[in-house]
Order: sequence, then structure tokens, then C-alpha cells
Amino acid sequence: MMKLALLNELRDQNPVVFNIANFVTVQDVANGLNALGASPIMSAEVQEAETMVQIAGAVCINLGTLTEQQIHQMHVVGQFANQYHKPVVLDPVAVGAVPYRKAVAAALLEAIDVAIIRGNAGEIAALADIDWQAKGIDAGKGQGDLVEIAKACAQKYHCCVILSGPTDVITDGTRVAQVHNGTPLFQLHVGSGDLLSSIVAAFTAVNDDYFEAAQTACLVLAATGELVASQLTADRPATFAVDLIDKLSLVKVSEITDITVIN
Ligand SMILES: Nc1ncnc2c1ncn2[C@@H]1O[C@H](COP(=O)(O)OP(=O)(O)O)[C@@H](O)[C@H]1O
Ligand SMILES: Cc1ncsc1CCOP(=O)(O)O
Ligand SMILES: [Mg+2]
Repeated sequence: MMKLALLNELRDQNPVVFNIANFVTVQDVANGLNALGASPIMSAEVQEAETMVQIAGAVCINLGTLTEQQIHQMHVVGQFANQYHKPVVLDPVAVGAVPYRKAVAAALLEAIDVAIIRGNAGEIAALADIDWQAKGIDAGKGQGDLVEIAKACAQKYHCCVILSGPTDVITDGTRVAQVHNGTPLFQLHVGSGDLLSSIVAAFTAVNDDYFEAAQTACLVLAATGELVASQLTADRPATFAVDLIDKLSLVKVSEITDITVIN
């Protein structure tokens, strides 16, 4: 069930979201979370992993620019997150294009209980072992039914899955919700997916029904982007990115409710 009141809850609670981020989009993610009403913190040092997890309401692990040292940190952080009952969101960047990354993600998913996996079609299909032609960090092309792919991934890893794209498919392996809001401008801005994953983590920090938290996060970002795009006179990816940060801090529940397209 969609619960947009969670946006106000998030702003009241201002949860700390601990991100193992990539070096490409880290600032967008920090500013986007901050604007929305969460409190981002990034760390790459394994020595402070336990404290970071303790002070956080949720953890987002992004594989974007992984190194061996960081993979070790991801395992340590994930284990502390499970120990302290903090939800983990995994963003499996480019696992559909790079087999090494798929192996890293599979090992993490074996070792750690993850609340939500958030990826594009190419990434989620790869994790579900379904044939798809992913392209770098992008979804690429494939034939399959996106709902069935997302469900297969959720069933395989016993967690919620968000398969994002023009329509976001959200599933716990049985129940399915789809958010149809958004704008193609998201695809012209590198980091839209990373921001979504961290926003998903922020909502899991304030709501322990992860299927519900995932839906709200997808709708809030997609609808906010759609509102921003409706004010632009041409496709301006850079302006879109800046205006998106502004709108994430200004957007009201009523504005999102007015344009919500979900089933
Ligand atoms: N063509 C599109 N139309 C509407 N929204 C989109 C479109 N493509 C992506 N989005 C939105 O962009 C965000 C990032 O998703 P996505 O592009 O799938 O991630 P990634 O950047 O990891 O590939 C999501 O909120 C998704 O709903
Ligand atoms: C370009 C790039 N290279 C490694 S991570 C990254 C950013 C991925 O961002 P997103 O998946 O959110 O578009
Ligand atoms: Mg991505």
C-alpha cells in the first residue's frame, strides 16, 4: 500500500543514511538525500564500520566504483547492519555488463541479509540469471517481462526488489506494485539510479515494511522529477539535476498525490 505520509515522517525523523557510495555520483546522492530530509553520511574506512552502522537508520551499498578494499568494507558493514538490525539496500551497478561485479554481488547477497535490491532491468535480470543485453551502467535491451524478472530476483534472494526504468516495478516476490510517474530526463543524468537507491534506504529507516517503503521512495523521486520536467522548456539535463535537488526539498505530499500513477 502506498503511504505518502512517510515523506513527512522522514522529514520529521531526519534519519542518518550511511552510504558506501561510488566516486562518480557521491555529491548528487549526498545533496539529494539532504534536500529530501534525510541525513547522509559517506564512509570508505572499514575501521569505522561498526560506528557508522550504529549511528545510521539504514545502509545503502553501491557497487559503482568498487575496489577489493571496498568489497571487504561492504562485507563488514553488511554484517554489522544485520547484527544491529539496520536495513541494507544494495545497488548492483553494472552487474549485467561485468561478470566480476555479478560475482561480487552474488557473494554479498550470500553473506548478508539485504532488505531491498534496486537496479535497472539489465542489473536485475543478471542477478536473476535471465538473459538480457545490459550496456555498461544502463539497462540495455531485452525481451523478458519486467514483472516476472523482478519477481524471480526477489524470490531468488528472499528480499524486495525494485526494477527501475520508465516504469518502476516493486515486488517482494509475490506482491507487485508499479509506479508509472517519471521523466526521460532521469536517463540523461548519471546518478539518478544511485540517488533512488539511497532514497529507498532513507524510507526503510522510517518504515520497517520494506515493500511499502520501496513504493513510497520510487513514487517520491519519480513524481518530483516529473514536476521539475514539467517546468522546463527543453530537455536540459544539467538544469534538471539542479532543479531536482531544489524540488526534493520543497515538494509537498499533496503535489505528489495529485499526479500519482501507480497500480
Ligand atoms: N524513461 C524514463 N521515464 C521515466 N522515468 C525514468 C525513465 N528512466 C528512468 N526513470 C527513473 O529514473 C530513476 C533511475 O532509474 P534507472 O534509470 O532505471 O536507474 P539507473 O540510473 O541505475 O540505470 C528512477 O526513479 C526511474 O523511475
Ligand atoms: C558512470 C558510473 N561508472 C561507475 S558508477 C557510475 C555511476 C552510475 O550511476 P547510475 O547508475 O545512478 O546512473
Ligand atoms: Mg545504476
